[in-house]
Amino acid sequence: MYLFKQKDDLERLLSTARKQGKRIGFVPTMGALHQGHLSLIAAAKENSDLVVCSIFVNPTQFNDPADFEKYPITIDQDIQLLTAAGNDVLFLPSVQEMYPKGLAPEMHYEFGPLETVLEGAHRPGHFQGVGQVVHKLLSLVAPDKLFMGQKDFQQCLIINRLIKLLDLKVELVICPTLRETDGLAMSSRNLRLNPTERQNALHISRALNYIKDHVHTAPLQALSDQGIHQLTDHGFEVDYLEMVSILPDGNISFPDTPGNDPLYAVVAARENSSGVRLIDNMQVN
Ligand SMILES: Nc1ncnc2c1ncn2[C@@H]1O[C@H](COP(=O)(O)OP(=O)(O)OP(=O)(O)O)[C@@H](O)[C@H]1O
Ligand SMILES: CC(C)(CO)[C@@H](O)C(=O)[O-]
Ligand code: BAL
Repeated sequence: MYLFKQKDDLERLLSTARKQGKRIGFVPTMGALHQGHLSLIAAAKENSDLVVCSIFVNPTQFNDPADFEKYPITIDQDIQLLTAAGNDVLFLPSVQEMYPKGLAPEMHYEFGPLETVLEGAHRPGHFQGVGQVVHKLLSLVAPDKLFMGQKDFQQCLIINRLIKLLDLKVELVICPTLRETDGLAMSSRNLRLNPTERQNALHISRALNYIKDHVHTAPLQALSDQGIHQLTDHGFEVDYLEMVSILPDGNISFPDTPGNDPLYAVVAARENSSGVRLIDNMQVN
């Protein structure tokens, strides 16, 4: 596996690969890799000739400084996992390499109402930060396909919109959420949970499964209220637990009743004893 820390070195290799007609697949991450990330690498390998993974804990998307400071970093293990998974190129830039002009926004992205609901409402500025870094990464890698996880439900919609705003040719491939055997969505932040907190975190996917089991027999509002109660009863602070659909224009709607469109329960909750904020979502109809 090639490991590049400088944009120039990465660009040189990619330019040669493109001249050879290779299709480039790209998997951006923040590291502390788990099987969920590796499933994206596997999907990229199946659908591309050259797979690039980036690991960069992007400071501009963290609204909570403590979350940034405590973000897990396991770079040696990440390199081993990527090598074993047959990843071709790892891009591991510094903050200076990604933001040579400093962290102040260079531009504002017009994401519209998508930016002000759910994650956007609870993490102000988060999606502008995601937009900044993904814009830079896509300009650099210029992949044919971009692989991202459904676990970050709203992020997928934001990136879809970013691709349209910038009129990029890249195809966004959304991959399913990988879960631990007991149902907990794999997440780098799970590493910050001790065994008791890790066990408690299971209540997130339980609440989503409860909603899925009752979606045709109870009003949606009652189900989200029940899900919120289940979580607060187990020591969570719930930022949101909502039932949503995706509108044809890529925005999010909040239906009162299940219709024909896919309906998703989306949740963000802080496990209070650890202070770790986790997100998850599940199609419930
Ligand atoms: N359980 C999972 N299954 C599939 N893809 C995932 C999973 N978790 C994360 N991803 C995807 O991996 C990519 C990189 O995400 P990231 O590095 O932030 O990992 P993460 O586990 O989501 O970390 P955290 O949620 O703690 O920030 C994103 O596209 C994300 O949606
Ligand atoms: C897309 C991303 C790599 C941008 O920093 C990050 O938000 C993530 O890991 O989901
Ligand atoms: N996986 C989304 C990145 C973040 O939480 O900042």
